[in-house]
Amino acid sequence: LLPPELRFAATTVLQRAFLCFSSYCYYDITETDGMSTNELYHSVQLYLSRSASVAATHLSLSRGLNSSAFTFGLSSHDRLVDTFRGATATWEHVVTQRQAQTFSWRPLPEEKRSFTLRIKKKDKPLFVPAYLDHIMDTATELRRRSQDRLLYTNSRGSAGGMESRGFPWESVPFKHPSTFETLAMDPERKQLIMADLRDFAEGKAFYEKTGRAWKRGYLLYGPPGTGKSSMIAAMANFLGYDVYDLELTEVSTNSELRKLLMKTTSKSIIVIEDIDCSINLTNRGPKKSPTPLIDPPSPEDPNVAVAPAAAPKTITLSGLLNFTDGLWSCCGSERIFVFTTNHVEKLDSALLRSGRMDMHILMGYCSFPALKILMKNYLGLEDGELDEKSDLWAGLAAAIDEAEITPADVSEILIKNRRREKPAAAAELLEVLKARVEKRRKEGGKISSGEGVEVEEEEKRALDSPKESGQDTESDGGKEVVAAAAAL
Ligand SMILES: Nc1ncnc2c1ncn2[C@@H]1O[C@H](COP(=O)(O)OP(=O)(O)OP(=O)(O)O)[C@@H](O)[C@H]1O
Repeated sequence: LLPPELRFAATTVLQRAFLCFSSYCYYDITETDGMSTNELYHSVQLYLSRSASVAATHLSLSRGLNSSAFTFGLSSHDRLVDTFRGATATWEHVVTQRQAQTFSWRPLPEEKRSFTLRIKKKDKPLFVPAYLDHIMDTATELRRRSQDRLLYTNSRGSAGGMESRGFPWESVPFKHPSTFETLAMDPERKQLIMADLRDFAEGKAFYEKTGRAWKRGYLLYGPPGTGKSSMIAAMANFLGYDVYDLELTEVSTNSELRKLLMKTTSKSIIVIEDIDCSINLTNRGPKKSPTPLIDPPSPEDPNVAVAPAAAPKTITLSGLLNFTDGLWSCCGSERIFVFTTNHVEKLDSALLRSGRMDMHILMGYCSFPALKILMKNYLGLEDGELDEKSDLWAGLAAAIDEAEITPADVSEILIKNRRREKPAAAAELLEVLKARVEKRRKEGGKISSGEGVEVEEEEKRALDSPKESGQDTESDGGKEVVAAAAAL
């Protein structure tokens, strides 16, 4: 019977009176904030979807573009109780019909959605803003986890050429299936690497406290086909990071390199594969390098007439070191740099010193524990399935080290035999290993890979011990590699 204005005024007065005497306070988080979207609303929605899936009976479901995960949402007037630092927060999802006469420049959804947070007045200092920060952080993490990750690459001249489009990287969904479980490597070494990655990802407070940039460098070295790329994919899948595959030969200047770095996101792995082949990286010192210490003028600089085609390749080792280590390397956080090489002995010690490449990981020939993982991957052979006292098993264990075969070659043999009975497939592998051992003995240490790649015994020794192979004995990096490999 009351006119709407009076009804509104009466409700407001009653609500205020109620709030004055209530021991609770309420926060409304609406979907839109004036004309713009309220990011907090979407973060709360995602945050609550974690517990909504088990607690509520009537749920809305959604799946975003590029996402492989479903998100649960609360239906109208559904409530959910959450706890934060021992205190209780009650959430209610409120959906009301928007009044027809509401005017807006852009079409608004017919429903008006909001979350109402109810907390005890005494808990207010505890919740605001810490609880809201916690919600935002959790939602960001959930969003990242549910979103399919991306593999970025810089194509020819992208840092300059694509600049007009504002983004120097091109991306595709990252779908590499390699994980630490499928990676053929000694389990203890794998555990070490996983623990290191976990420490890094959870180390925000540590890096802040110690004043270190939140980044870490890994050098993967070893012959071709030993799983360096597979390791990078396993790292990315383990941490849920995007991968930036940096093609160094496509970058002309140090400033281009910096631009590329600035356009990478946090929580990413920046990879430079085959770093020894990418560029001459021993041109750091003044004697060796006639390269100017400053970048040449940029072709985009209107004051300098430089033909872009004539721009020399002037990316230097110091440019690369600044990229990983200098001030610019800190323009994002939580980033991992991975360099790979088949020839660690060719790298400048400056690149290897600790702090730049924190962990040196030797990806070596297939060991017996690694072989067991490959047999599980390709033949489905579980531990204890083959008699460990059998000649077959003992033969594999004895031959694998001397055969010096890469996991890639073992994989090929197992793929070819995967439809056979497991003992028959293992016996076939043993035959191949024995033949390789025989051949190696005859050839006096030459190791032939299945794809016709030949790795000299000398070269192999160089990977294990750079000093022995006549590498610059002053190279601290070389010693570190040996020490790190021994530690692993
Ligand atoms: N350690 C490993 N664990 C599991 N699979 C492996 C391993 N090493 C090699 N492979 C298999 O061999 C193939 C080639 O491996 P990968 O590309 O990772 O080697 P790489 O060391 O990066 O080689 P390159 O130096 O030539 O780039 C992969 O498809 C993978 O299936």
